[in-house]
Amino acid sequence: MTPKEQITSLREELRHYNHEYYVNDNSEISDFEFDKKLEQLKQLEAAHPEYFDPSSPSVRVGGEVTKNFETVVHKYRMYSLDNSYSLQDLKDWEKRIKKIVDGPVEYVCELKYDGASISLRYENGAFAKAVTRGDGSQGDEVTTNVRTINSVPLKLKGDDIPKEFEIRGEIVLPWEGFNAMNAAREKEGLDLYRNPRNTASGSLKLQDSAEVAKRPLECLLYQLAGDDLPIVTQYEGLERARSWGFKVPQESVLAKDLDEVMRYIEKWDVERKNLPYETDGVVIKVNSLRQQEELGFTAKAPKWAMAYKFSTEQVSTRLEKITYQVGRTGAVTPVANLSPVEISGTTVRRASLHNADQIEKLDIREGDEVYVEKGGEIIPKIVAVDLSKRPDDSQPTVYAIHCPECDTELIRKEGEAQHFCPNEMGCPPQIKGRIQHFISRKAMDIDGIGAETVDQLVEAGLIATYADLYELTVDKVLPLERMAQKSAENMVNGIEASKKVPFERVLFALGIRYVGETVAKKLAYHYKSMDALMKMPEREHNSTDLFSQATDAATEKVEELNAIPEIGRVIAQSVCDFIQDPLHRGTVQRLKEYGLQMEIAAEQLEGKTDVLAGKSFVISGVFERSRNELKKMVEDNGGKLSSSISGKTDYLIRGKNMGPSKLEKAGKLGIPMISEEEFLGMV
Ligand SMILES: NC(=O)c1ccc[n+]([C@@H]2O[C@H](COP(=O)([O-])OP(=O)(O)OC[C@H]3O[C@@H](n4cnc5c(N)ncnc54)[C@H](O)[C@@H]3O)[C@@H](O)[C@H]2O)c1
Ligand SMILES: [Zn+2]
Repeated sequence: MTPKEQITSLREELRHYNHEYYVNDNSEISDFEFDKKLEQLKQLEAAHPEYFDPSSPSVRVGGEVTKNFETVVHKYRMYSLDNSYSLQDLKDWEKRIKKIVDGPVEYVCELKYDGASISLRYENGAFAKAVTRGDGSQGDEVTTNVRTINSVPLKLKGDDIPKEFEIRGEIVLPWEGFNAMNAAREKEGLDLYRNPRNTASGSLKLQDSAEVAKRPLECLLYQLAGDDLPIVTQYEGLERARSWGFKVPQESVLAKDLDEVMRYIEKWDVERKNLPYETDGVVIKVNSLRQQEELGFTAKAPKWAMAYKFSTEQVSTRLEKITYQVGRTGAVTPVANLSPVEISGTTVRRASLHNADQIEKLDIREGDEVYVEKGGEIIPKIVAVDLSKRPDDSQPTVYAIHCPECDTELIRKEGEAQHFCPNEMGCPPQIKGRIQHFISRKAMDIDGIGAETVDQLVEAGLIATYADLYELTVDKVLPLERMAQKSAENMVNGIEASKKVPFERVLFALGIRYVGETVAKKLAYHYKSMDALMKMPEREHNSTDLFSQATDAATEKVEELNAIPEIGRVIAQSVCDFIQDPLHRGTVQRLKEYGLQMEIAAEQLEGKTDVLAGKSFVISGVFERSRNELKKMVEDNGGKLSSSISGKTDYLIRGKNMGPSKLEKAGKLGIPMISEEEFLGMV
């Protein structure tokens, strides 16, 4: 490859990873590899300035705006940070600074929080807007979601508050909350979230702010931006922001020279392990705002700030064997079984290899000495192979051809990274997974059965599909190990009670690929009954060929589904595949005979749902609609109304001319305030 081709290909590759990372909250490669490639690109570009491109990932902030939210242009640009890895890098930076500014330079050292960048706008002391970093010049407006985060003050306190200003920070998901979310997912048999950063960033982009409110997010602030700020240094800025009620972490310090900066870095490289949230480094900023102004910005980052990245601990060990795991959807994940090794205080025996491409890219083979890293991810990963230690008789890895669970030949659809086991009905993890999904809280919510019981029931041959659950009796399950009379009764009662679960959740419980809660609800309300959904279009046929008649009908059904707002082609195809499959049709028929809800109930059609179940609302102020109308909507959708604000209030629906005492109380208690429109969005 010529240098030009290399540069072009690296730019393309990095743009792709950026898109995955910032828009889809997904990391296809480790940060370590990403940074290595970026560095490689920078070096090539430095050696070949003739190929300079102002849109190269080396000079631009990596994110983008999405179409799901309103796009907002930042009044003050949001930048990324340049990286340093050693004292020498910092000294070089200081040299560049001293060429531009006179006099002594003081620094503020802050921790670098690893989450999603956010800008909060305040007007007249009240929270007005929250916007993501996006591409740096414009971002996504996520106000409603951010409002649900308790540490975001809705009203500021204290004096000297500028009339209008912005404050920058990071939305993070502390470890404790992250682990709790994953524990809950594990119970429901769902895939685990990979790391707190991606989960925090993904949470901001949820369409349902009530869902965001359930997530234990925090907002840590570190930078004021505005035209007339009452401060002359960064450090003052932190103190002021704290006094106004923002959550500004206490760990920041002033350093009068780089030696002090290094001491701060060394201290936190060790102590960061005790912090409640993740940090991936330290940010060093020139303290004086006047000096900051003199220094200015590059296209990508301020010249007055520098990130110092902690190195992630890497150890080398032997890869004993590659095995394969099959998930509930049939997706196959290769797993590296390692010679046990200590990383950051835990013994690591296994690492994820993601997919066949990953193995091929790194040319990972059994018997290799590999470098393992445990960064922000819960599952450690292999970042490189030590080729110098590769045994002479080493053989390239041949990816599994058959399912390790049921021996069916694996398939890989075009454009997909993952292999799949197509034996949906006969592959044990898929059987168990589908049943676990069926009984999970958001689906049929069957009390009295846990993941282990499902395993037991399947292994004992008592059930093979979720429809079989409805044939279970106390007598049948009692012989199972550790099954007491009481728990057997609970189980059977729970199954019986699930027959009342509304149609949209039954539809979700069926486990049709790509049909999540929201899509299930859309389909349920659109078709109103399972029969209508399953009905294949009838048409007049010239052809007597039954096969082509069937494919014609399927094509038409996909069109029909695709025409429903927000139902894309992939979903439409998947639904059509499901309802055409005789096996699935049979199962659905059985469920219907057992008495499950297969149509929208009359009261649901009158606008009654349970989307607000468990939520308590206070309505205050003047609205477009009458208050009674709003109240009825809360109740019709399963919410509770209360006349006064308390710690138990989940939302305050805020109208015009609302009384100041209620406002203050809600602000103090950190109760999310939503507008009439935002409320309508929830129902
Ligand atoms: N694995 C992948 O596919 C992939 C893809 C793209 C980016 N990345 C990773 O993302 C990083 C690049 O992301 P980036 O452009 O967001 O830059 P960055 O994370 O290196 O640093 C800039 C950001 O740091 C944050 N920050 C945290 N604490 C701060 C503080 N006290 N003061 C100021 N800012 C603070 C801000 O949000 C700021 O935007 C790299 O480490 C890269 O490895 C990975
Ligand atoms: Zn299988």
